[in-house]
Amino acid sequence: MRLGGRLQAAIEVLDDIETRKRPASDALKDWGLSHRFAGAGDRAVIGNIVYDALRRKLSIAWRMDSGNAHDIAYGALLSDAEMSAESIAAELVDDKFAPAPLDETRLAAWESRDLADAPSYIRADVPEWCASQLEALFGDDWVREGAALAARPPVDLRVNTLKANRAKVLKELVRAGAGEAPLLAGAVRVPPLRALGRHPNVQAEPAFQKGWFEVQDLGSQIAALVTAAQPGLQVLDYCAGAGGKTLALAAVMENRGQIHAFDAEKPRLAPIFDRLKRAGVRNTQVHANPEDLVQFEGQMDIVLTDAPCTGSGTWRRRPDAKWRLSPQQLERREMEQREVLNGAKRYVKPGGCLVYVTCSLFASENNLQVEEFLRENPDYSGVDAKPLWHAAVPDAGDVLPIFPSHGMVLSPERTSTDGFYISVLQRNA
Ligand SMILES: C[S@@+](CC[C@H](N)C(=O)[O-])C[C@H]1O[C@@H](n2cnc3c(N)ncnc32)[C@H](O)[C@@H]1O
Repeated sequence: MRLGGRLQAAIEVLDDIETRKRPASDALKDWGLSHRFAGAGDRAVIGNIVYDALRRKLSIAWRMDSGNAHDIAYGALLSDAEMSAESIAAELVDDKFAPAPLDETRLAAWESRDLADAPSYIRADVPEWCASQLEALFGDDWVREGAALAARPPVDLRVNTLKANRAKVLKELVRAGAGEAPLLAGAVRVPPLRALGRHPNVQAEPAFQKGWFEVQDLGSQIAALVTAAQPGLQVLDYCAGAGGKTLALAAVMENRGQIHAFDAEKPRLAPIFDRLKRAGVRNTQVHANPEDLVQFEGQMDIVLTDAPCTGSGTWRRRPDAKWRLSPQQLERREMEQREVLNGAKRYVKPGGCLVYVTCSLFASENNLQVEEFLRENPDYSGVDAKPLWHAAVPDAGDVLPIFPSHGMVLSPERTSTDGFYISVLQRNA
């Protein structure tokens, strides 16, 4: 397919997402199924245009003075795809599958409008109702933080130290564009795509099949380190899901001590068994039944609660979720977070720690949630987050997360990670 056909496909997918309010991945998959002639390269470019357009939906629409799928898809080519109006026009000449060209008035708007004049939520590319949440966490920096959430993300890999080291993984993945990640001495990063490029499918690599690495954002890797899990400890991963953090904990614990991985939704645990096997993890028991946990009450050195959340910290990777999120969903997530914290606290031993993590950048899911927990649970105290950061990320140099009233906030802008909140609460001895 030439660029015209790919652009037309992206417009159709964007239309489908908008009209049926469905996830981008579903709409792209359906398009692929009904256009089987399209190759992997075509799908990658179509996906890039769709995701770029969704990440910057408001700012592109504002500059174009139009928010329809056709115009924001063109806007995506003009921004993240680094094309000029002339180069797009030249590529579309004689392409019978190309969409209608961009209207002159749209192009004139694009060229004359300055985003600096737009309202702040548009510059931040976030739903207007979310502005106050980001402002509560980031203060005056919130627009920059929002805008950074609208940029293309890298692909981060956690080297599985149970089986490999960074040099070994890099040797295998150098052709895929992998290099050393910032912040963590052991981590690997494939930088964000440029223009109409395509990310390698690192999970198809033999090194992945051998369990040498996992795809895991640097922020998530740091969250596992901030728990201060050590070989020999007893750890409960209370919201283990597919096991991303469980695997990271097992590696820092060098397969010694014991991890109990639990999730209230049994089907979510399904992928964990193969992942544990591939990674060579031997110190983890998986529990799908809450009654299994009774024996651990008051026994755990560390209880990790990687709580359900809006995922606002991962909007770079799932920009469609940004526009589907509603205040009602946020309220539901906050309720679930309270349930998780109150369910998990009973397993912490005196002197042990409850670690609360979200991949959200909303104050009400993060430090405000912790403030409420500490008010209601005087047997817990918040642990100062700064020393925890320095201990977990000793090579961070000047890079610092935000330290709100409790815990720490990682973000694309501050720490070049996804957005994460991590807070350690100690049960009084
Ligand atoms: C953010 S996800 C976990 C991701 C996982 N830790 C990882 O690193 O791959 C949150 C998980 O919390 C689980 N969950 C929600 N409510 C829960 C509860 N009350 N008790 C335990 N788990 C719960 C969800 O089923 C979901 O799998």
